[in-house]
Amino acid sequence: MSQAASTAALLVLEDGRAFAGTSYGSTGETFGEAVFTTGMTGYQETLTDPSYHRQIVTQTAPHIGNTGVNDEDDESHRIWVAGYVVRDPARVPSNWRAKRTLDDQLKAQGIVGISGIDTRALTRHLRERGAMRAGISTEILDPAALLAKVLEQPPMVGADLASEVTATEAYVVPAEGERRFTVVALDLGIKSMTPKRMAERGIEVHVLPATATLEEVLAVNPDGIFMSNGPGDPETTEHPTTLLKQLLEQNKPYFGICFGNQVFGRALGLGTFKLKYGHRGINQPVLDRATGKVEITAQNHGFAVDAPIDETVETPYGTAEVSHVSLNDNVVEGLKLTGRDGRVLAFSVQYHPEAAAGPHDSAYLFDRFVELMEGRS
Ligand SMILES: NC(=O)CC[C@H](N)C(=O)O
Repeated sequence: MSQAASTAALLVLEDGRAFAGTSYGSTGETFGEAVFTTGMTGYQETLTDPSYHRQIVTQTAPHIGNTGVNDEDDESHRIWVAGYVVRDPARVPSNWRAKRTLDDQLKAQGIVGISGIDTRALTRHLRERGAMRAGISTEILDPAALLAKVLEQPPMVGADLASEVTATEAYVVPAEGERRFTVVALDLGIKSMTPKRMAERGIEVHVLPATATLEEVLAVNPDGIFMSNGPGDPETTEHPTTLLKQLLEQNKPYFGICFGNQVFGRALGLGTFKLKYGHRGINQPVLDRATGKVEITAQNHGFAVDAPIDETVETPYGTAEVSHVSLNDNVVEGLKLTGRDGRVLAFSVQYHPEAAAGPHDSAYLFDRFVELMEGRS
């Protein structure tokens, strides 16, 4: 593999902090919210997770690209990150499944990145100052000039992005083996592992665009409703929230992941807020408050539900409570709704039971969804 001549690149944060490095992936310029993820593995899944749309992602793991890119692990049909920051890209990838290098994949999809910068210093800066707007350029190498452009970019707060990543046409992921249940999954930025984990349990998954109407959802005659992960500020999710309220009113069992947890919170009348620098990685500890068990989870969120941890909340659909909390910072990591008939009707988690790469401690939640539908069919 020939070593291309290195091109200079510059990363500038909205508070003026600048890092000079080397171009990685495409040349050009890009803007987004600078965030960091601590996953030591799974970069291919990270890059193709639609929840990272409009974010410049820094990998804290220093060596990225070691296993190249394969044809199996993408979480969607393209790379979504707005930009990519890596300390030391692999020069020679090695894996039996690898089809191409990560550098080539980034180039093929026009993703602008930067390498050779001190990602520890960048991460510590983001932890202290919070996630913020940023830009990467191989064209503007003057920090003040690039900063001026960064300051013109829209912030993540108030960003309504689900419509930019959702499927435009409905599609069906068939159940593996015998079909036991039919679920409507509202695609707010769904990752391909999610319908797969449901299909493995005998669920036929009808993935519908984020704009699907109540009539379109009910036309599928679903046993349960699912809402996915996705990018942007949960306060902008007017349509999914209204839709979920209508479905809860009809006693439809519900399971939500990440953005789907935030939409659920909003449907229950709770607020959401932006975390300082979010949770992104694959070793985040979460307490299941019902069992006292600790799960190691994969996470990727910048916002959280604002709910009283030790109190229940009365809602028009029943009684809601916080089911899971983060052991790092007490952030709400799960919600549960007991319906008016005294049985669980709906639940959601802020983290990723479908995680790949990542720990599988919380895969039981898909079984819990099956049990919920069994109990109500
Ligand atoms: N992965 C997700 O669904 C993220 C949800 C939301 N965009 C957040 O950052 O909190």
